[in-house]
Amino acid sequence: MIDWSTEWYRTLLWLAGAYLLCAIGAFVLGVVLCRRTRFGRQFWRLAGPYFTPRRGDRSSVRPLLTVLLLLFFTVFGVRLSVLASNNGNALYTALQEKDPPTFWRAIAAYAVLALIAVAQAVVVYYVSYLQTIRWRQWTNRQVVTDWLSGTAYHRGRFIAEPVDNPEQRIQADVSSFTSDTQTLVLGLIGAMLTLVSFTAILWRLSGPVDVGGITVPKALVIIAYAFILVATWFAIRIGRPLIRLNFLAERLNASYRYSLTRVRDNSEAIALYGGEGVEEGGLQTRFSAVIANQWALVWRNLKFQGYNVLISQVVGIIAVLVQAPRYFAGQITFGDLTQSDTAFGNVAGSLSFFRNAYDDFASYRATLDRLTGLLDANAQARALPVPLRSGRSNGLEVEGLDVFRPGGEPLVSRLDLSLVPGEWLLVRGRSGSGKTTLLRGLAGLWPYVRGVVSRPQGQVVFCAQQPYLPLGTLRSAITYPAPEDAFPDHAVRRVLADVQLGHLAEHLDETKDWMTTLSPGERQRLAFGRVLLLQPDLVFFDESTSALDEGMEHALYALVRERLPRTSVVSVGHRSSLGASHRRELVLLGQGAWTSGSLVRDSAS
Ligand SMILES: Nc1ncnc2c1ncn2[C@@H]1O[C@H](COP(=O)(O)OP(=O)(O)OP(=O)(O)O)[C@@H](O)[C@H]1O
Repeated sequence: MIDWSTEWYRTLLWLAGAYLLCAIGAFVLGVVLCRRTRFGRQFWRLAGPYFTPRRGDRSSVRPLLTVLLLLFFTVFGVRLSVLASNNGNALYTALQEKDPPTFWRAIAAYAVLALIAVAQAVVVYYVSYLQTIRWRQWTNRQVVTDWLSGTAYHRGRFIAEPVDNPEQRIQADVSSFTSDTQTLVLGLIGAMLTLVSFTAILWRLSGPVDVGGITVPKALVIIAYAFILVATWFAIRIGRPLIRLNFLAERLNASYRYSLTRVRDNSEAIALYGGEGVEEGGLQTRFSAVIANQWALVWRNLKFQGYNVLISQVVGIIAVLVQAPRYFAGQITFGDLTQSDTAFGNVAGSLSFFRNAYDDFASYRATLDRLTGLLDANAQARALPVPLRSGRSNGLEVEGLDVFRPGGEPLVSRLDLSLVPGEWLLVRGRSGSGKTTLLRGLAGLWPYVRGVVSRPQGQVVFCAQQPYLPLGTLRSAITYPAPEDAFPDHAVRRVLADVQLGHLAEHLDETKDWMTTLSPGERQRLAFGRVLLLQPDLVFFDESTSALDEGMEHALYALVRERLPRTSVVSVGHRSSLGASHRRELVLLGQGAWTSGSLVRDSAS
């Protein structure tokens, strides 16, 4: 029977000792792993700044304190199960000895321990989710910011080995990184502590057993470890292919999901071509790969789970089998017998943690690889060449600019150009001569460039042929990339009317997929409205009036010239009517050659 008058004190001492040991052990092991192993360094790269307290920022201590709190609950949980196991021993021994007072005391202790265990489970659940959610928020912010900075999200496609599915890495991997780290680390500490505590109990309960004429001392402990180690070895062999299959499942599902998204995003074009047959074929091929892998998973899991069930059946009886002769010989009590069973189960459970952790750890390392791979790709994308910038410029200055195709063939060679504020340039050339690529180079998006480009300090706006409209209200679409409340309501309405979209004024605060709702011509007019609102110092129009008639094109350009007299404009377009709106032209002749000249006579006409 547990003597509760002294047990609480012993428990406190045990908690203090075990907690200190675990905290110091985890710290030392953590430092060694973070320095010496690849996965440790990857972990620290992702999580280090979150867990390192910063001077003068009291809230930065919170993550570390929460980890220490969770560690305490883990240690506390192990102590609770040890106490429950000892109390169970007393309870069954009291039953055997028909000792009601001891039995009822054990029942009372059971009730108190159960209540504490429930409270502990609820608090641990809350604190661990609190930590996981906060950590996920922080990591998500870091990864998204890194992906967006220096236009890595776009230029990433030009690096030697572009990463696949960045959206999955950000959405799914960040989440599993934070939750798996917690499960693995606390699980490992809990399993080790359980192993030590319950091995001590097994040690106390076990005695010598004769096996084929040989006396095995402390037989239960030796049999427990031998059995579980052999069982674990087989389980690893049977379960190993699951790691690769699970990894493949994620990749194949992501690819299938992406192909479905493509159909949705391009629904109109597919419907107009009547391309459903081809699309369905493609979707079925991808889906078949998902199913083939799923069957492979089912067959492998069938073996793995069948084996696990077999092992747990054996674990459920082995301790009783080994201890029964000693119980019948009166060497141990009934309580000792049942406690042997639960202690054996605990030792087996904590050892099986290492077996499961082996699989979990493999997918955890894959998560670390995917996340740090994304950060590396972002860094490589940012390191790709951009045109050099020289000093300040009021208009646009270009010196010795070379623009190439990815294969190295020149599109524009040694381009020198100077536009003063308010000057307009039209870029012409046959299709594929490099007009759009030149604009990309000037914007710093195209990495195959050399030379010097100076742009104004103020805002520069690029208007593409198919203007991008963000998800949200029509107001946010017209003010993009400025926030939707950046301009007074009357200014937004006036601009809408100016670009002949006055009929949309009443829908300004409606949230819709405006990208698919508006016609291409309306989107192009909206883009002109944006320019009028943002009043940039320099605008690039890349075939921005291709969906409009010549009258509308002329009116929009005239509006820009009238409202923004200090804004420099570079337009790309094929239409001869564009010459009337511009004073200078640059003609790309192919293979790097170009000429430039004046269009003043055209504009006078
Ligand atoms: N991401 C890319 N990867 C490889 N080649 C590219 C890429 N983008 C453009 N190119 C190539 O660069 C060349 C120039 O393309 P660009 O779009 O600049 O031509 P353009 O003069 O604007 O043509 P158009 O008048 O038809 O719009 C083309 O041969 C094109 O195939």
